[in-house]
Amino acid sequence: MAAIPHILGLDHVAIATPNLEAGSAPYLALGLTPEGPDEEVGGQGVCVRAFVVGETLIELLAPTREDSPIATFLQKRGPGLHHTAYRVADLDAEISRLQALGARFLSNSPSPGRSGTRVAFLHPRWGEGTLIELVEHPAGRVGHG
Ligand SMILES: CC[C@@H](C(=O)O)C(=O)SCCNC(=O)CCNC(=O)[C@H](O)C(C)(C)COP(=O)(O)OP(=O)(O)OC[C@H]1O[C@@H](n2cnc3c(N)ncnc32)[C@H](O)[C@@H]1OP(=O)(O)O
Ligand SMILES: [Co+2]
Repeated sequence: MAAIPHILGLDHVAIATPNLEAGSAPYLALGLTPEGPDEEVGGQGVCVRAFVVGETLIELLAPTREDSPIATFLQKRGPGLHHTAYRVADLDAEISRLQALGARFLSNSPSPGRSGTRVAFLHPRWGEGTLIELVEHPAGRVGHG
């Protein structure tokens, strides 16, 4: 039996923006379509608009409160690339596996993400200058939508 790969695919690329309407302009001009209605993820203090690109998404993230990670990022760095997110089958198993390799997660337990997902973030210093997210979709859901 073939081994299950650790990473199933590139789930999304996230862009921080102060404003979803202004931030959408380049992606609409490229001809991309939002996957569904905007979604607020309260635990992260963000509102998300997701554009479909083949098997992955471009997620625009706008802060909904001043102490959200996106508000802090915008203050320090301005709008732009915020993180890349990789899809995994079993998030708890991946956290344990990577921690055993010395990986530095921002939290020991997953958080709720967009669309019923569970997510966990690796520190940007561990990511050699990029913030990396792991995403587990609800059981049985294979693609976006
Ligand atoms: C939509 C919901 C969900 C989904 O379903 O996909 C999401 O994606 S939510 C996305 C928003 N949530 C998060 O990002 C949660 C995790 N993030 C955090 O906890 C913080 O943002 C952070 C990563 C700990 C950074 O916070 P900060 O206050 O800037 O901490 P530090 O000052 O300690 O920063 C350390 C170091 O890292 C640099 N940095 C910060 N953010 C990024 C980034 N996005 N990409 C690359 N580098 C980043 C920061 O500038 C510091 O650099 P140095 O000063 O050079 O050490
Ligand atoms: Co994300």
